[in-house]
Amino acid sequence: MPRCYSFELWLWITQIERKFERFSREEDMEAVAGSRHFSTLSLSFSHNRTLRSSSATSVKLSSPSTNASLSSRNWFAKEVWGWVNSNSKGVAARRDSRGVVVRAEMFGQLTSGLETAWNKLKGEEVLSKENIVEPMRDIRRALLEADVSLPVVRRFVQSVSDQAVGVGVIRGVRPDQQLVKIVHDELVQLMGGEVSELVFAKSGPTVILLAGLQGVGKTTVCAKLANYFKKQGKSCMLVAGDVYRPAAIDQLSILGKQVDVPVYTAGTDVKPSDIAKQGLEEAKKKKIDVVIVDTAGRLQIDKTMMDELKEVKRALNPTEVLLVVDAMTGQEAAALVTTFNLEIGITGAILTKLDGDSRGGAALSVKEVSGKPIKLVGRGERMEDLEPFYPDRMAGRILGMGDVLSFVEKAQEVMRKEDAEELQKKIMSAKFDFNDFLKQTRTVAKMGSVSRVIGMIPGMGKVTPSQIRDAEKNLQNMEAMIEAMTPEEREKPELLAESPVRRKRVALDSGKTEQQVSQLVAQLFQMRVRMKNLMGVMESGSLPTLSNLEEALKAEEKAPPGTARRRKRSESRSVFVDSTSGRPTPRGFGSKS
Ligand SMILES: Nc1nc2c(ncn2[C@@H]2O[C@H](COP(=O)(O)OP(=O)(O)OP(=O)(O)O)[C@@H](O)[C@H]2O)c(=O)[nH]1
Repeated sequence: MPRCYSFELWLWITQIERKFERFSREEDMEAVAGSRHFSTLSLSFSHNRTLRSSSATSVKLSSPSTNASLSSRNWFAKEVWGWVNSNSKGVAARRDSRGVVVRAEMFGQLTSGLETAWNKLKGEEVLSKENIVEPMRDIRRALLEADVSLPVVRRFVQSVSDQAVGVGVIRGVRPDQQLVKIVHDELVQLMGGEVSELVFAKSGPTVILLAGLQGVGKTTVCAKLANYFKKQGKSCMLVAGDVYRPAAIDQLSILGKQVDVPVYTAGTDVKPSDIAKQGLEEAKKKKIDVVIVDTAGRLQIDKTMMDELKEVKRALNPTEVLLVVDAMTGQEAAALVTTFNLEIGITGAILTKLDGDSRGGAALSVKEVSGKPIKLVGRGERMEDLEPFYPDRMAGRILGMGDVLSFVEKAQEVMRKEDAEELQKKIMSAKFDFNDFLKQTRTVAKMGSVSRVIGMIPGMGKVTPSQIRDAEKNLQNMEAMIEAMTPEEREKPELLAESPVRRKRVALDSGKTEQQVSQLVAQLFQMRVRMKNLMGVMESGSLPTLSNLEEALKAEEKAPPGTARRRKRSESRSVFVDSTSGRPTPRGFGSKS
């Protein structure tokens, strides 16, 4: 992984954020994101990279009624699309040792399965009953392999086929793109269409009762939810109602401390329904806005569990009853939601572990099978890793388009505007130092794991899991070396560039080699030049691409052993001359230290 990876990411985030800021009203942004216009543009990118000039045609075709009022929004969509377009070099996949297609993205197998379907339509003039037979077979296969339930697949395929045959010729839009669009819209419908918001009580505390089988992530979700509400300015209280696993009470108390919300516990000798009642009373006294009640899980559904849940539900009269299900269980999750709904009556589901090796069956089947919406999704073990379930964004991800909106929202959560502006000044004057480097690396890290951040970026499917692991390791190594530098060295990287003794000391203190330290220093100077150039491009109004990141990844993979060092040395020398313009090149840097 190129060492400047997170820096480029940072710059890209900053720039995208600024584009968003220009839409002063939030509704504007949502309108852009939600407009068919945007989705057509997004759809176009991965399937026709030469469509850039004809994008306006497809906009008109897809949103005739809104076209006139969208001029400023069009600009935004075009900007994003331009970026997306320049980064998309087709949906990437690699094969593992058994020849199985592997991707870095979520639902990778489903995405490549669907791509096989579009590819069958390349060269066709129009969608017809005959030429969609094969692609529809591929779509069916892809969905079944993703563990979507059979009746759902049948209905889906039928509906897509009907629409595909009736669509006719649309000027400027190829048949494969038309099919992608139909599948996209159908996927959105399948997953519930609109985002299903959590309901809040009109008076008194909002009570959320969580249920689910053992190990699905209930206790973790309790704390994640509290964290989520806290960010919205609501006060929360957790109630430990799992009396069968004493460790669950401790776990909830620890997580409660972590997110800084009170936890009501009454040990394991009190009935769960009584604990729930007492907890609710306590919350009312403290004027808490949201009470979240954890309950016991079982390995499988049994009568005792259901009876107990019914009792707790009666005692609480909750605003929301949410079933927590594990995305890895595929269509089984949908069956569970149905059963729990019939037995106790639920208001929706929370799908956890979407960051794992989920094939997509759960996300695609829950609403259609049970009639109950997925309200939130968990994408990791950290407290921040819980977000609303947006069917359209999920469809975008399944089709390999990334999820720009979630990416920007995450960035906005972790980034301080002043920091970004300060950093930009430093970049423009080629003055950013190791402190800035550390700061921005940590900011990007706050958005989630590297794989998660990359998964949200369209066209980044080329980055394989092993490259991501390498990147994470590299970032750790860099942090260790920077931490071993003195404050003065961090501020003035020239000191290290000029002194082999200093580099040797940093290497010793950080447990890395002198060569690694030299490389890091060289990279900082390289970055100064590259980032300054990049800022120049961005100032002129266009968004930077991350394609050079992918190129660098490929180059690094292909470089024969022993060449990297030599290449880096010569690069670092030339970079020094550029970046320090006027200042003498530090002698001996990169040579024997
Ligand atoms: N990767 C990932 N792990 C998760 C997610 N949510 C929960 N986990 C992990 O799943 C494991 C089980 O989570 P718990 O919250 O203890 O599950 P539970 O449903 O309360 O389990 P019981 O109390 O035994 O019923 C923990 O290691 C969590 O960190 C998620 O969204 N992604």
